[in-house]
Amino acid sequence: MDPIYVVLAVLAVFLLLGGLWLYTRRRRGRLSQDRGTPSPPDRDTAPTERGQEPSGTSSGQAGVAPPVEAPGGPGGVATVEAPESIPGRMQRLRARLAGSGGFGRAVLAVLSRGDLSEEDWEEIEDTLLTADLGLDVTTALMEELRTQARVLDTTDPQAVRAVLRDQLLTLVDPTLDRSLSLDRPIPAEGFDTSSGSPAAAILMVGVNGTGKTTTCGKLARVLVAQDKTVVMGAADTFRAAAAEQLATWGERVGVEVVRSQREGADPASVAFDAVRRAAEQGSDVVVVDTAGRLQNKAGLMDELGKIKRVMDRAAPVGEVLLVLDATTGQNGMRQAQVFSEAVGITGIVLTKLDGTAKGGIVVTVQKELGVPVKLVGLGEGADDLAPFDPEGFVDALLA
Ligand SMILES: Nc1nc2c(ncn2[C@@H]2O[C@H](COP(=O)(O)OP(=O)(O)OP(=O)(O)O)[C@@H](O)[C@H]2O)c(=O)[nH]1
Repeated sequence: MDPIYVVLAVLAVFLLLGGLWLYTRRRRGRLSQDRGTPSPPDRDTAPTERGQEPSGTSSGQAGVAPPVEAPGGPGGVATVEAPESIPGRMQRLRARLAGSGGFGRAVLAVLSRGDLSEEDWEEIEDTLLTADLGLDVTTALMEELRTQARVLDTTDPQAVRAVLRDQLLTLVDPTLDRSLSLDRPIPAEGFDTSSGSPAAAILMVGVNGTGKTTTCGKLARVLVAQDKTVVMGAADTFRAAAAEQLATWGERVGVEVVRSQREGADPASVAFDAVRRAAEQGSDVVVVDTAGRLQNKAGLMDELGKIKRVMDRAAPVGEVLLVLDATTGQNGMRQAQVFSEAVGITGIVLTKLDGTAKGGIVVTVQKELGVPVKLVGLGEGADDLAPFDPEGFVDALLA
């Protein structure tokens, strides 16, 4: 055979085999895509899509459950929890408050006996005093109840309940403005706004162990659920673990935490860094945690005063929230007075109401300090903080 025909035949066989090989490769690729196996281009685009998810520090959308980049932790991925909605949270808290045994129920039980003896009235008085209503409030309330009992048929449980509910609600005072001041403030003169306008500032104060750090975390979570962007400042530099605790909250909630790496750093400077960071980020709110203990009380008050003054240099601090442990009763009241004189508080956060039947502290603290209870803590859980709702509170006391 002519050698040219041999070469052509060999070439034809090669071409045929090559074509067959290409056909099988393409077919296999299509099949694997149909079965959902990611093809190489899919893998390339995945990180870009993840990068477009809201970052924990800036968007903080309610209901965002998928893992996002851990704020402040380059490369670290934290799972940001989705906070409970405000109505759901309040309903659950109300049920818990009712479950912890309000003093109203005990008073109601005695009042409903009808034809009350002096002993019955004493029992009511004791209950009110034990509930931390204080002597003045208790005396006034007793007088009012005795008057009402004379005109009412106290064996009618509904009528008695209505009278007591009315009295308690008046004491708790539903007319007080309990909203948090979260409007963007007017920058202070001299504050450089070229890199951003200051955020609404919340300063958390109170003695150690009352729940300040926990409340900062829970509050950030509430704000995130309201679509606010938040930065937290760990100005409790007295206790190293406090900054760590706040950083953990930050990761859970998807909020950046500004802290000093140096133990015993100047808390006022950490607070100002947090304020500046929030301005740079264009955040809505900056929440600053402070220490509750120093070598002496005067030192602590000086420090808190300085923190507030330094924060005011960016814009006036909108809220100074005093965190009070509801279980500490009258002792807590004395502490409250000292803080109030040092930093001028704008609202009270009453924590650990779940662990006490002494709800009367709400009335006493408002009366003594002249500022409303704005938030209540009813447990150690992340969603156990809610706006204080006077009607819900009184109903829970009587439930
Ligand atoms: N039962 C209950 N426990 C609470 C509540 N709020 C805070 N706690 C707990 O109280 C303890 C103290 O809370 P922290 O937030 O560390 O208190 P702190 O005021 O920051 O303390 P210092 O940093 O020492 O000043 C923690 O175990 C919290 O879980 C609440 O509403 N109910």
